[in-house]
Amino acid sequence: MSKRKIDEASTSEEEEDSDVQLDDELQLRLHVPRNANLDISSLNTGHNEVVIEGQKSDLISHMFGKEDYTYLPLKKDHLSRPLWISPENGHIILEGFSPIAEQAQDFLVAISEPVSRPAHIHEYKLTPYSLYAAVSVGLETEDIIEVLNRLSKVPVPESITQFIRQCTLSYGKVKLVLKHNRYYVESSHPETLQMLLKDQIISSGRIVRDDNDQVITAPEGSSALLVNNKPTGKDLSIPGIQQQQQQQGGLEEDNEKKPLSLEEQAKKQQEEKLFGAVVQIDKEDEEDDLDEGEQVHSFEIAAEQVEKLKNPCISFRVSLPQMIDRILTLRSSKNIKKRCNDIDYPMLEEYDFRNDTVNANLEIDLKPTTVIRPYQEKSLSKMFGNGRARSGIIVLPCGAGKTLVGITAACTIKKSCLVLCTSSVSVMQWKQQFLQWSSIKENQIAVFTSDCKEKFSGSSGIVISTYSMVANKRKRSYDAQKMMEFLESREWGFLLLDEVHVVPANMFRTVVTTIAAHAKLGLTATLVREDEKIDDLNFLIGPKLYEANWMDLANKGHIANVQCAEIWCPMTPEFYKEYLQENSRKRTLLYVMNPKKFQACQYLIQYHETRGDKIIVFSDNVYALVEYAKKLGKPYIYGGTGQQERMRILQNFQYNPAVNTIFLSKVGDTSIDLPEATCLIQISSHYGSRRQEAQRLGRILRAKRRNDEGFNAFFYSLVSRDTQEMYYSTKRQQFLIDQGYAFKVITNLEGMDSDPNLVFRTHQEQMDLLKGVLLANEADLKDEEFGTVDDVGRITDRKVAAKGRPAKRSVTTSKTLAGGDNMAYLEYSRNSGGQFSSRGRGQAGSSKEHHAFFKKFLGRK
Ligand SMILES: Nc1ncnc2c1ncn2[C@@H]1O[C@H](COP(=O)(O)OP(=O)(O)OP(=O)(O)O)[C@@H](O)[C@H]1O
Repeated sequence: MSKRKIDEASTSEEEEDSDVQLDDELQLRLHVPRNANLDISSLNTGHNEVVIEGQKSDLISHMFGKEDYTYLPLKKDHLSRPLWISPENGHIILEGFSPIAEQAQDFLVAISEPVSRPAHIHEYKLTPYSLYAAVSVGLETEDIIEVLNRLSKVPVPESITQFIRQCTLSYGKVKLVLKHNRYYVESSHPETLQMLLKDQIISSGRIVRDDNDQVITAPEGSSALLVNNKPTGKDLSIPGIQQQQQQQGGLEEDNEKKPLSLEEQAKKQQEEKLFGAVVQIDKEDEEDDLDEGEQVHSFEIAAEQVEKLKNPCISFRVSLPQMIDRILTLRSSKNIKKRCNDIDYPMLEEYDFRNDTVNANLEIDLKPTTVIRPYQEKSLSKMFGNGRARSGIIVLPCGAGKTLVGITAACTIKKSCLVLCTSSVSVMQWKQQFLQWSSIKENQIAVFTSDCKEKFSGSSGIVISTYSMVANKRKRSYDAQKMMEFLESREWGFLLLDEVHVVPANMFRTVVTTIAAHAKLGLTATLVREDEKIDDLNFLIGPKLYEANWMDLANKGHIANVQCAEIWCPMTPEFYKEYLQENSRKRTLLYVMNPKKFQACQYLIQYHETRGDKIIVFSDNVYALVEYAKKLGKPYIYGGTGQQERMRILQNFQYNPAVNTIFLSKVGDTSIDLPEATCLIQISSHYGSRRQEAQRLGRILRAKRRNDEGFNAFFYSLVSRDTQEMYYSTKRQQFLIDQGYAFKVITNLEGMDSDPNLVFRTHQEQMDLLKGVLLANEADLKDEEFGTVDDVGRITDRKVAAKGRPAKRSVTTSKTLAGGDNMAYLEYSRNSGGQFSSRGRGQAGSSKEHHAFFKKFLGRK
């Protein structure tokens, strides 16, 4: 009988009897003298210790320390409930193997942040932002607590319910809505609006109209409210999608929605039944709710010119009186927004695009042949859940089709749309994808890059540009200036922001404050940054609306299954000796140029080429890139490779069966439209950047063969043993590990040593290589400086260096790596001290990461 069970026995609701008999096993485990007089009342009151009269007999609790949560009794039917919530820090542990895990996961993704989702046990955490996001997609405080309680094995701790209440009390209660071209502050809680109207700044921005719709000055402190009896609706459909379903008879044609076999149907029903039994969601009740609708109260604020964030003076066609009007308008709506933030009632922004009659409609729809996938639909339903467009961020894995999600959103809103991407290559890809998936006419879609400055014809259209073009503060060319005036002088129905995690916050701020857009959607695969800038995104764009699970999409064949491995290459004694003596830059080159790594790279290329794979080798260091590629006789592309040469190499890689491997520098990360590959090898990478690692993995996730029986894509990182590179490698992998990828550590590529074709086999060759490395000049030692700033990597490194916590690995062996025979490998395991945990988790227990509430709570404890 475990200690938890003891507590359960002693604290279950039915059995509040303190006269509990301890059986022999229990006596033994507690080391309690049989005749000892036990006071177990402490178990019921949340104390962790079993107190024995006159002495503290606590031979187990010390093992759990602060983590002894036995004061939370297990529910009787805990086996069918899949989660547990830590009262200390709001982390939620979910049994990934539970029959209702999928449904529970949907709920958890809506209310919390996924921390780690490997195969069997998932970890989430409740944060103020995640709860803000939950409220913004329409979840109510009590519903969140109720469903958590039903899913939880133990009663939801009081600290957590308090936290949820505190975070959701004011969030999401107030919306800023553009309706019929007027701005309204809207809420279904009249008392909240009354409270806001008592605020002088807010009430001074209010507009009150008479019966003839003429503005009369708002009386100071007035609390008269407009009552809008029309339900804001809980129209759960996405307009664009509904249309498409009608056109095509639903989404069933998608390969995931193949008719289910009888067995599968029965299983699904069983799961739904079980979920229903646990969560007790009564569908009929839900429908009742929908029909009933809710009463929405609102008051109008000054915004007749429908002008929010942009600088009213920039526009060149505005007359002086208009400009003054705009300035006043802007000031009041900005003031009100800011004021609401200041008093902890942040306004959610929603765009009632169907009632916007000022901005011209854009003729755009999805093509009848376009079928969006279920997870794409799900993510969009979070954006358009109530028939308006909510601003926020959608997180989908690389290669999962974020572009189509953005395009579908644009087709739903049907207003002018500005798309911002990270590079001019992406700009061209977006344009091509708009033309491929939607009915947009070519003359309605324009691009704005350094090479091309187009405007669309007519009153509405799409412009695709880069962040740097729009946020550029330096002097612009005449054409660029005119184009900026065009962008800034008009109102955009929709601002689509690609790769939002990459953009520095100040650039972002410039963009969102100079472009007037009603709805903003950020897209990303990796919402990871180790600076505070992720938090900025919440308020600059909106909350995270949806985050998909990588493993789920891989299991359903939407992205490829990937085998990840880290190959440990021993340094030769000569290289290692130099490594220990040299400065840090040269050290980097030494561990990248290690002859054993060279050989491993060659061996893997040979191995995968014979399997019919297409291989990309990544090296951030250009010196190494060129040396490797030349020595192994493979084509390579780096920043200095001309456009024609790039195209020639990429075309060959794609279509020529004789060219199966290419070497790429950092340019491959963002600035090249890469053809499909099935195997990726990294020989040098950007320090500890988790984002770069995930992005590179993304290159092979879209492999077309992904649905072939037993198909795997391969992702290798080659690291030189006992060097700093191992440390960075571990750090880089953390994001992917948290998505459920298992990195195998291969210490020995069997058969490699006996391969007579390997390069640098002789001592002399190795010494010549070393000589070359030692003679390399300063420029050769640097990674290629290219493309967007990778602040994730840089900041990671700083923090990592400061912390200096080494990763631990434990050894196991196995014969094959998913078809790769003759390889011996090790596997990572998390050690008990949590040393191999992510930064987030690693610090989870420290007060540093605690929300103010938890700090308070912990302090009290
Ligand atoms: N619903 C769909 N039906 C068919 N193909 C799709 C669908 N959604 C996406 N794809 C295809 O999947 C591939 C990946 O899409 P896309 O480039 O938009 O992914 P992404 O999420 O933007 O990836 P990355 O983050 O790497 O840029 C593309 O070839 C795209 O055409």
